[in-house]
Amino acid sequence: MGGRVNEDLIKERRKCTFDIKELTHIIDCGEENTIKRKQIDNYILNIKELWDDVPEEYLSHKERYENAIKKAFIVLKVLRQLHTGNIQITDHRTPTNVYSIQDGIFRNVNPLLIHIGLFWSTIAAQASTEQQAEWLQPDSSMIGTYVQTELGHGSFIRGIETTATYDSTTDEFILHTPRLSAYKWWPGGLGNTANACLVMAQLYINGTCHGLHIFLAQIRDFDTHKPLPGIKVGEIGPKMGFNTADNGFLGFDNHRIPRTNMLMKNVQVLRDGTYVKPKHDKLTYGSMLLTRVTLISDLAYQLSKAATIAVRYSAVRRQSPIKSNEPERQILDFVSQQHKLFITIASSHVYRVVGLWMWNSHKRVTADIHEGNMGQLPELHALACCLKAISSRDASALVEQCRLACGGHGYMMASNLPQIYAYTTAAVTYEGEYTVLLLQTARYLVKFWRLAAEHKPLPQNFAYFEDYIKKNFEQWRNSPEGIIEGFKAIVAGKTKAAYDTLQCNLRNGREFEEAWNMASVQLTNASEYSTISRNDIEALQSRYEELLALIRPNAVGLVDAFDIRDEVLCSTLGAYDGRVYERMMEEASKSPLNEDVVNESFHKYIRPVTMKNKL
Ligand SMILES: CCCCCCCC/C=C\CCCCCCCCCCCC(=O)SCCNC(=O)CCNC(=O)[C@H](O)C(C)(C)COP(=O)(O)OP(=O)(O)OC[C@H]1O[C@@H](n2cnc3c(N)ncnc32)[C@H](O)[C@@H]1OP(=O)(O)O
Ligand SMILES: Cc1cc2nc3c(=O)[nH]c(=O)nc-3n(C[C@H](O)[C@H](O)[C@H](O)COP(=O)(O)OP(=O)(O)OC[C@H]3O[C@@H](n4cnc5c(N)ncnc54)[C@H](O)[C@@H]3O)c2cc1C
Repeated sequence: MGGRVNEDLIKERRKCTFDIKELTHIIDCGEENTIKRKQIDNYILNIKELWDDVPEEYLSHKERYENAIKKAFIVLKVLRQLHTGNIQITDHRTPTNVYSIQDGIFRNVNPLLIHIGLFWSTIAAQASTEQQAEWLQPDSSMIGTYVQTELGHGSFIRGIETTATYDSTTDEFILHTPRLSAYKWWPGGLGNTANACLVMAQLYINGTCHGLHIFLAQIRDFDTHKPLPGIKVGEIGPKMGFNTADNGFLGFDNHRIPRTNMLMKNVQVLRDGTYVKPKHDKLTYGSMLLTRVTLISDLAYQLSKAATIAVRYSAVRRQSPIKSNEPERQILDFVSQQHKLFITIASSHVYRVVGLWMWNSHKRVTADIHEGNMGQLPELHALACCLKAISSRDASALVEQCRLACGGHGYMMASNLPQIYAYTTAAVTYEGEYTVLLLQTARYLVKFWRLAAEHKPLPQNFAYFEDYIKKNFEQWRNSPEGIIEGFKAIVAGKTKAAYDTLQCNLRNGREFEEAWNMASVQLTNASEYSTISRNDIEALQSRYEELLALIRPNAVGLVDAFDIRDEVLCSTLGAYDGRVYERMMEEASKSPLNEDVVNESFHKYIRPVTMKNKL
């Protein structure tokens, strides 16, 4: 859409006091990466077949999927060309930026998300060298998914009921779904798209259960795409979001696969049925760990999208004067509005930085694991659980705050804020539900508190537990170091309270698991344990208001620095040119309800009632 940039946005951009490009380069981890990202954006977003004539929302459930799958295979082709170097625009090593622009292409979810994000990466991490050589061919016919959750079990994965029983006479595993609750339920791309899957099942050899293992199973014929004999597969129906992801169900009726289809990098079943144990029994859960780490950065990106939309809109939108004799003000001038939005910008940066740090930590710990050193795995798992839980919860709350900050127009699908919310809130549940993951972190903290309480040696990372016990915490200081000290005091105090409750429940004769359950609210909720005083809080509050005023002139610059293209933002409210009302009118004109001047339902239903006595 052509036309002039909104005057208020022009003024906002003139006011900006920092170099926007410099911040963009910081966000991209260097100017070189910015250049590469833009090259890929340009290449992919210029593929005409990826763009819709009719907005996605007006399509039926079936049409949405078919439209998404058409685009998914165009994008997959490009990814493969990038991978093999046939498109010479970059030496790009991760699909992250291709991944992020897909939000614009699909306005929803790529049905191949799990194929690319989890199927490939799990094979790469958990299959033996020979298996990888066979399965990770660039021209492979397999379209896969990650099949773990069942109708009856999601969080408690040890309760998974699907079995894989070794038959040494034929050198095969028999995959079986013993009852309805054991049906796989949820995997993305399973409903219609996938012809293969990685399935999590209980391994049985000679009547002994060895726990959960991952198996590669073909489920549809590569040529006809019909389900193989012994496979019952389908799609689970409409959801709050993720409606192009064809999440599916799957049941096995004694479906046989070769023994060599168990992922065998860390654990093996030999021809004679000998079971060779892994070095750590949670290595099978590695894909969940990796996805939790990846999600932190993805959620930071979703926050940057919501902030861009809401801040630009707030600079364009004028509503109410502040003094009654003045013209109406940009809503961005209201301090309460700044509070709603600037926190979203800040949170995006926080989770981006933490996400990157976690990504590098994951790389380091994985390299150690390859060398046989598992020492850092528990800490990484505890951190990934906590950060995935809070980043998803914060992101969905803040995206919703941005939507509300756009008033009624934020409720329009054309603002794209409802879709961003539906996407982020799903992350609170999938890949480890919020409370369940926080309890994993609590379990880790309580272990170290017990050492502290028993005056046993603590690792350096937990020295502050001892400081807390010895009351060595300094008075609150209003500085970054002081804030970190404050957080340490909160963690120590909260862990102590939960631990004390746990001990009290145990003294009262409860068994550990029951005592744990009774303490679980304390284990997940933060309490105010700190040396902060009432005066400190007042000082912090006024400093916060000063900071909002300092950020105000740079608000539009800050979101421009996220450098998200209009085609990716997909928002009438957040486009770079700020032509909000023109875009809203243009989008409304696409509604099928505007196709006829008089809708036929008038003649069928309305007129017979309203004109009844007048005909
Ligand atoms: C255009 C381009 C297209 C696409 C490009 C794509 C590129 C990708 C880029 C970005 C992708 C990002 C976005 C991805 C979006 C993903 C979309 C949706 C995906 C959804 C997929 C799923 O949901 S899969 C299913 C996930 N399910 C879960 O997470 C289940 C949660 N439950 C658990 O994990 C576990 O049961 C539990 C952790 C809660 C408990 O396990 P369990 O009961 O077995 O253990 P215990 O509590 O007894 O603990 C025992 C012991 O083990 C430790 N432990 C547990 N888990 C782990 C682990 N993972 N690693 C290490 N250690 C672990 C635990 O702490 C205990 O330790 P102790 O020492 O004994 O205390
Ligand atoms: C959009 C989407 C995509 C998904 N994609 C996939 C996929 O590709 N592959 C796949 O395998 N799965 C997938 N899933 C499934 C997902 O991983 C599970 O939904 C998730 O792990 C939560 O499990 P659940 O649904 O069984 O919830 P439940 O475990 O039944 O949780 C329900 C409630 O019980 C509480 N609860 C459960 N256990 C405890 C406990 N021990 N202590 C305290 N409270 C507890 C929870 O906090 C929650 O409040 C997807 C889900 C969604 C929503």
